[in-house]
Amino acid sequence: MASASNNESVLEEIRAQVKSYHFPLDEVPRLNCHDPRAERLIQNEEPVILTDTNLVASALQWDANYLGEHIGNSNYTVYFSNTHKFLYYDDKKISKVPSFVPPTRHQDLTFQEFLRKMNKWKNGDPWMYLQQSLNNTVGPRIVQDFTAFNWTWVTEQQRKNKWGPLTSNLLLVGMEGVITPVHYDEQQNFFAQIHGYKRFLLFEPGMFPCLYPYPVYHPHDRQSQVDFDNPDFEKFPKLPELRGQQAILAPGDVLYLPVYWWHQVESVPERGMTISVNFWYKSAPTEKVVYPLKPQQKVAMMRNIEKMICDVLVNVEEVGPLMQSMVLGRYT
Ligand SMILES: CCC[C@@H](CC(=O)O)C(=O)C(=O)O
Ligand SMILES: [Zn+2]
Repeated sequence: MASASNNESVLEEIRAQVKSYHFPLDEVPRLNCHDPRAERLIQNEEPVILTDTNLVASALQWDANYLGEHIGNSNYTVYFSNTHKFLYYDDKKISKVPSFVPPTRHQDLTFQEFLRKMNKWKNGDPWMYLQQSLNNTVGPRIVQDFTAFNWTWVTEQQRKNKWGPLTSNLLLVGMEGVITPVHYDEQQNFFAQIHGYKRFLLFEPGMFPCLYPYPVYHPHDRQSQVDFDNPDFEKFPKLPELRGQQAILAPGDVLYLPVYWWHQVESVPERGMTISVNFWYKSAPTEKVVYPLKPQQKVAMMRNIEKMICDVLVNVEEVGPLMQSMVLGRYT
């Protein structure tokens, strides 16, 4: 297990190596999970890098070969992209946008087939990203490692913060350099880094107006329309107001990624393949509405209003014009 100082020097190297963007980035606090400040950040639904959780200590020996040997021979969803970016899309919403062209394709492969493709990958081949919920088809050694996760700690967090049930643990195995572009999720997330290094860009829910998500009916619902590598300041005039935070995760680190927080995730280039497992929890129900509303509550409200209008109008082409006529000259 790398020493703390060794970890810190690698993290410093990576901070100097990673790409900078048009917006400023503060560092997400990195705290021992027993530090009361860490607890306070989680209660306030703010991101924090937690060290010493031992959440996935039993998996720190996972690498490509170990997983290839022990994970079993069931199928895993492997995404392919012609670029290093893997923009998520919802299959079930494609019917609403006939012109939609999926930016990635996916195939079911055994882990061993995935590894074979990885080992013979050459420039010009599609990039690959394995993303699959861990389930009971994994081999006995992986069951043993999974059972040995620090469930006591994470379940105590779930209880203290009144979260709902754990919905899934997604296994993520990415080539170095792959990027999941900026989006938000509707679940609480403890993101555990197991092998390799990942860099998160994080933006609070109140940055919604600067990140221009696709319409709720669109296959790219919850994803930003903004390409950080080629920002269109004409089309997205509030982009200059964007402010974010950065979190670089080393093996063993756990990032608390609060619900509705925007994030872009990169497998740090030239640092090898990455292995991560996330822990997605249903968020706590809103006990009682306290004013002023929190930004994430406003995002949830906007989503509900948009969904209702789409259901009533059916023809999604009418949604924009109707919402415009609601506000233009009356509220704006
Ligand atoms: C499909 C989920 C991917 C993950 C980001 C990443 O590790 O590439 C993420 O966005 C999350 O855990 O919420
Ligand atoms: Zn996400």
